[in-house]
Amino acid sequence: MAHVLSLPVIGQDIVYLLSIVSLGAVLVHLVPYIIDPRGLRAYPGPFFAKFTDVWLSLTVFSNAWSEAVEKLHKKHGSFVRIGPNHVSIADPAALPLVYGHSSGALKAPFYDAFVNFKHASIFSTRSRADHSRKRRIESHMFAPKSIRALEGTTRVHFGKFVSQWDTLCKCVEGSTTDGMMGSSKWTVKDGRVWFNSMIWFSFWSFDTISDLAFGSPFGMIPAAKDETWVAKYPKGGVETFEKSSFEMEKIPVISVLCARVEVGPVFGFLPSRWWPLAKWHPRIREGNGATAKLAGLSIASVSKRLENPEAREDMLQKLLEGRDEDGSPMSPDEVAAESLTLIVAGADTVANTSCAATFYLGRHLDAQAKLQAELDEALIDIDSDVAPYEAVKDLPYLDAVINEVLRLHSTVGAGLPRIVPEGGMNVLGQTLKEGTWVSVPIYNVHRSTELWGEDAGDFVPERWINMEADAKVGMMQAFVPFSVGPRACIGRNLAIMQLHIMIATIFRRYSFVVEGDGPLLVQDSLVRKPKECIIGIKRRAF
Ligand code: HEM
Repeated sequence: MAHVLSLPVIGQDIVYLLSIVSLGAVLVHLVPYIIDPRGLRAYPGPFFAKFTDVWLSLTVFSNAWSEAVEKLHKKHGSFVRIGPNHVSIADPAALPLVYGHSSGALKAPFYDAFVNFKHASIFSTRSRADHSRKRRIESHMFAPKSIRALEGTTRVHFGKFVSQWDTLCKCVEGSTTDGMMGSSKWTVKDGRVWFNSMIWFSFWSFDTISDLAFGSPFGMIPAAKDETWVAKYPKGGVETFEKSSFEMEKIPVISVLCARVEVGPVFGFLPSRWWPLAKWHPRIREGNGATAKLAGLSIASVSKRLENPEAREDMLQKLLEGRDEDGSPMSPDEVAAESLTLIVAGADTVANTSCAATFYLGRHLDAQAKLQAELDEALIDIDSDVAPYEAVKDLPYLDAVINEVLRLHSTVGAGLPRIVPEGGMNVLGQTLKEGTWVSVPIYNVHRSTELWGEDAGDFVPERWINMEADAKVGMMQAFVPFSVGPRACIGRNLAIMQLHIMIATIFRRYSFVVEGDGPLLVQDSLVRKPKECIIGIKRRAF
């Protein structure tokens, strides 16, 4: 104390100020904990999570979201407090209660962090009425019949994809043992060509979805490069799509999207008073900068498409033709928001799942051989480099492989936060009060040993074939890669078609092995994105 008193007056002021700020910060977190307005004190969880959402935000920032929550549930059981006002429930019986049509729980303010335009998108809107309106306009784009009509367009990109991989396979015959194809580094070893498959699945899925949504692909497969032209996002939102009103720039769209996807959930949980501090971190700054770049991507793609009067009936056309109940069309800003969502939600998820499939099948050569035997038989009379969907859509082992990859990898593995509605909610005997955030972590539910057995953490496609009828009911209820209820994935039919064609095509054509024996390292955020997956491939004789 004597030391403080001896400070110059200005120094004392700073000490007092810091003491008051520290006291204030402690009280802001301590008082709600003591008052406990929602009765959450009894739930176990990490110490800091009881006082502040910074704990969850930092967990997400350190790329450990799904796995960290899984560890907590293993330690504490089904109910864990992962924020001062957030309860995670690792029990499949909670899924319909939290996400189902009659749940009444809406998306939590977490989703505000994913709004890129003045308008929220079908994914980020929290309003029930706004969501129903958008879903009504967009649902026919994704109906099974509409999706089947898109197969012809998607086949072009599968064709370009295998043509590039065929070229890579020919490197084995040359005298050079390493090189680059665009930005993809390859090496030759043990009669195979080795490269990172993740970037190739991204090139393919971005080209496909941009072609489906905007009538022209970004052109990443032929260039083997993560690069496309975007508009510089105009301050104040999008009023028009006239190309002449925008300045254009070239960006690595996959990396930009990755940076954005990484910071979105961090801000989704971080209390706003921490935002100015968080923005000093280089990764956060990069992710924030990505928001405007992605918005520019959507604007550029829409304006390019609108310049083409001959364009075929694509998804964008359906968005432009969509009308409210009073007959009004979507504004340019809203169309831009929806088109960007199609790209963000539709490209990365399918690419990540395809990459995970090559990882697991490249590791489990017995499963790969079974799949190849099934594909050889089913495609024996097909004279095409790309498997037709009709020929592969009902193959039992292929279905089992796809389900097992979706289960084990859990492309979206996080607990998607919802808010308990007015009147509260009773979940498995626990009463949660109105306003509490609640989530059911998909990754946990997909790996529960009670449901899936002791080998829940292993890749076993046979579990989908040898299922007992009783066990099947429970397993299907706990299998939710696309979530459930009114906010479940609208693109599921497209994703399933893409995955069937991709996995059938490449596993018929090539033999795969995966480098090393470590696990698949992922950026474990809202989407679980493999960081890289080095594979060695060679052409099969068939
Ligand atoms: C393997 C691939 C995919 C997986 C695992 C997946 C998973 C999911 C999940 C779990 C949700 C719920 C998100 C939440 O509640 O926060 C979701 C929503 C959504 N997905 Fe997918 N998805 C995939 C592919 C696609 C594709 C191909 C598209 C479209 C081109 C798409 C478009 C959307 C949209 C627009 C939403 C928001 C729906 C709404 O709120 O009404 N997804 N997806």
